[in-house]
Amino acid sequence: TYYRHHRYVPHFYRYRDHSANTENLLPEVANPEPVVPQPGMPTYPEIPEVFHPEPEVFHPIPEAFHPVPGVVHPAPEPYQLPEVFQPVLDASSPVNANRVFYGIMFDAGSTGSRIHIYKFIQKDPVELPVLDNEMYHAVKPGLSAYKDNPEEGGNTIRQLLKIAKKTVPEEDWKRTPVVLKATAGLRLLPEERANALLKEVRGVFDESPFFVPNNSVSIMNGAKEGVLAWVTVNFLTGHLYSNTRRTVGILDLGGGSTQITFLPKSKKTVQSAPPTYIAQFNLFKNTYQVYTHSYLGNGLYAARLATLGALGAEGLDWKVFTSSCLPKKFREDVTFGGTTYKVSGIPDGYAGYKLCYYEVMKVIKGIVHQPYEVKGSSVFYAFSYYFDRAVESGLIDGSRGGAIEVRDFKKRAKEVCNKMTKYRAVSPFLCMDMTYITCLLKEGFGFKDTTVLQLAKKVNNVETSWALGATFDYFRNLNIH
Ligand SMILES: Nc1ccn([C@@H]2O[C@H](COP(=O)(O)OP(=O)(O)O)[C@@H](O)[C@H]2O)c(=O)n1
Repeated sequence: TYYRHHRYVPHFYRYRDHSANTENLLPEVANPEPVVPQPGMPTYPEIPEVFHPEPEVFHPIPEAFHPVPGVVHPAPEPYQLPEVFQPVLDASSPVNANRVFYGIMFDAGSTGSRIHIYKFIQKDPVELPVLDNEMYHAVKPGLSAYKDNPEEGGNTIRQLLKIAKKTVPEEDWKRTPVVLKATAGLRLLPEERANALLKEVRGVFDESPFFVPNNSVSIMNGAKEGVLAWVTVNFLTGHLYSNTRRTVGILDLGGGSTQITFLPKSKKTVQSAPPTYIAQFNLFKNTYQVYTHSYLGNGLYAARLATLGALGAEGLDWKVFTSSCLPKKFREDVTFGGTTYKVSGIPDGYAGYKLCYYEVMKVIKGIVHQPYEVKGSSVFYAFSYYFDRAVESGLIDGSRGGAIEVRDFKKRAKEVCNKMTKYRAVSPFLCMDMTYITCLLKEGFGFKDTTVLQLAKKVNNVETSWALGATFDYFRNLNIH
């Protein structure tokens, strides 16, 4: 059970100082798509134009910026949030005096389904709403594990919706939108299987008392997944409110896919990127042009299978897939996306970091594009399996997260692989996973050994996930293209 509950003390000011915009406010778009009203569509507090910060001038990317390879870059700031961001438990919440509205976002991931229930407060009709808190709960496995039994899959969503009924007051149910977005798990399924699952979920939503918008159940495309996670992290870290245009990049390692998104400082990054890797969107009166890509099949679980040569090997249930990344005497059945595979170490062969690196390299080399700029000094927030494996291998503390360098992953991967028996109890896959992460960061994206990664499961008590960005997208329409 993962319950997250926190409260921000809202801090209001009528005339917004551009540089002091440090609250968790619902971002605004410069040119929202006209909303086509649906019959019975609830209305949300109107956000008057006049109280938005002055639009920032979109500075063209400076031509002269060329990160110097080999320079030791200063460690990033610890990202202490300004005081108004600090969650404070407030028993005498002034909620009753305010207009409160909720948004329910389901993340149907390849390894689990999660519900995020966000509560926003509209203190005053002329103020921007504030994100008050998030309720979060997760179940395993993900929807794709029910590809042969969609009804059961629908039941997992029905169970999660019960939490929403307990969290959102009954009088708000009818105007609270419920949205589900599926990621790599469903992208990897044959279309008709994925559609059967989506249809089932839609049925569950329709029988619920919540507001079901058009297209409320869908598979999200990878580019959007990356952009929305970038929005979440930069919103929670306060970067969307500063006028410096300084932002942080994000690295998300899911079970089925992996995303990299950052705001390029160098024109060369944009020019040398495949055109589909550049996304433009409006947010909070700014236009952002980010580098983003989602690699389907390069999530951690899919990469395990690819390393073993088992990805997509349905019908080969007699076959045992082996790898030198696994302990020699290890043998087990593993299930991903509803398919079970027999895997084992190489009993009379070799195991260890070097051989393992060679194996995982095949899953990365020639697949992952190296953005020009990652050799520079950008700060990247890394979460999902980057975070989980850093905790499991002892690189960081699970309750606090922390900043590490790319070479720390490499050093620990070597240690884990060369002492497999010691780490076996943590996970027999730890060597493979750590080696894959090292290889993805270094050989895939091209990060330097000294690049600093800020590992975080939550930022300011809110899950680092695309789900918050997707909720903003729903309320405000980011207009990504
Ligand atoms: N809100 C969330 C969502 C995912 N995750 C983690 O993200 C990882 C896998 O993400 P996923 O199952 O959504 O994978 P994809 O479908 O994106 O490939 C797991 O380690 C989850 O625990 C998280 O920590 N918090």
